[in-house]
Amino acid sequence: MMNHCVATYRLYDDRADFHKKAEGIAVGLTVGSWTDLPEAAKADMEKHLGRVVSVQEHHSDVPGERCAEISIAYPDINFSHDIPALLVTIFGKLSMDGRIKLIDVNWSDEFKQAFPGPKFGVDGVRKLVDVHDRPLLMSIFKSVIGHDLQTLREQFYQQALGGVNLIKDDEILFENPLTPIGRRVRVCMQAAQEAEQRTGKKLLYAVNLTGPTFSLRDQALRAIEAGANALLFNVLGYGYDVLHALSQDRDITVPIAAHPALAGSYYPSPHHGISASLVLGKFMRLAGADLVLFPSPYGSVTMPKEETQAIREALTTAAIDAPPSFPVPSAGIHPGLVPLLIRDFGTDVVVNAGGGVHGHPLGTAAGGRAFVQAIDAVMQGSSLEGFAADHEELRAAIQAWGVKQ
Ligand SMILES: CSCCC(=O)C(=O)COP(=O)(O)O
Repeated sequence: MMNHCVATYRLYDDRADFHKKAEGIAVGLTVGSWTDLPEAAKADMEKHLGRVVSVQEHHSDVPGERCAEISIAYPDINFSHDIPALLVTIFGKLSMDGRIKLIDVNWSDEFKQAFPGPKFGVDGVRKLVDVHDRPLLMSIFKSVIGHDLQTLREQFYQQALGGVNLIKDDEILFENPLTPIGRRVRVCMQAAQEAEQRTGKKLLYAVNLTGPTFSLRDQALRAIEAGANALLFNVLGYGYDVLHALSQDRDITVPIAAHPALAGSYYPSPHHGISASLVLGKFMRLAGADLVLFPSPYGSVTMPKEETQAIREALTTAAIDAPPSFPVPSAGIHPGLVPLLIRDFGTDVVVNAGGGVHGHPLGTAAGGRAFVQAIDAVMQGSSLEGFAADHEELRAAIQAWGVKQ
């Protein structure tokens, strides 16, 4: 029995016969000129030939526009078992050939064997912070460029005092002389210990792994040696294969949070690119991201709710044989959005905020506390407004940003 990976595309064309088009893709992306070969060569090529699995014509929202969803099976023997080879096979040249979007991929068990997925995932991250029954809270460093270590240490300490479970670097903080990664980790982890004595909460610090690809592993190991207990990684700047290499490295013993920077160059068009659920869901989990950030439906940078739900499903579904990755719907999140976040993403979610913590009228630590109180309120079945009556920080946050229904 041959193994295949099946790719599903949405294809737009005003006149074309979609069945013929699908045949053309199945042959064109595998054996090419299969039909013109002599009989003996045809038989040799048979096992490499792509097959059309289905063609379903759909109604398009745009008047006069025709579209179809087509699925093609690609034999595993055609490509090595890595994400670059899979992507180039199923959507290499094809991505440039007219109005076509890659919307789903189902890989074979054989292909999947090379991808154990996240080392920690939801359960592993929960164990590290010792929080098992409620959403986690992450805050983001803000205004970090041009500041020195002492300033960052103080910002870290204030975030930690707010009671967050994770703190992540801003994704635009690269290796720099003022706050080099090793020294940054040391001072921040020292601040984490001091804060833990006051809050009693364990804390992960996801430090940004940056620089040339071939120095990332060394940088990660140095950061871990300095005390880093998590990493942040701009996956799409480097490629999924780099995340895969880092996440499967036995010496990289900490969770990796995947930042979505650049994802908007892939998913938003209905006619081109790759769906959000693949870009920020399936491929991130396959490559081993323990936490994945993506826009929420209601903050500052937004994404349609169905797409955020498709990402959540891809990150967590039991249908994929890998530990689930933590969904982290982000951007413009404030305490007044916590009820919606928990309603739509459940409790296996990380509530993540930068401006919503540091911009709190009573300061950064109060900003963290307002989020903790908002999560407490939802977990106890209270309205935010009711809970805020005797929680000053939440009250101030609601006065500043309101509560979204
Ligand atoms: C588009 S999801 C990435 C969110 C992010 O990295 C970030 O810094 C959000 O900060 P905010 O102040 O909007 O909470």
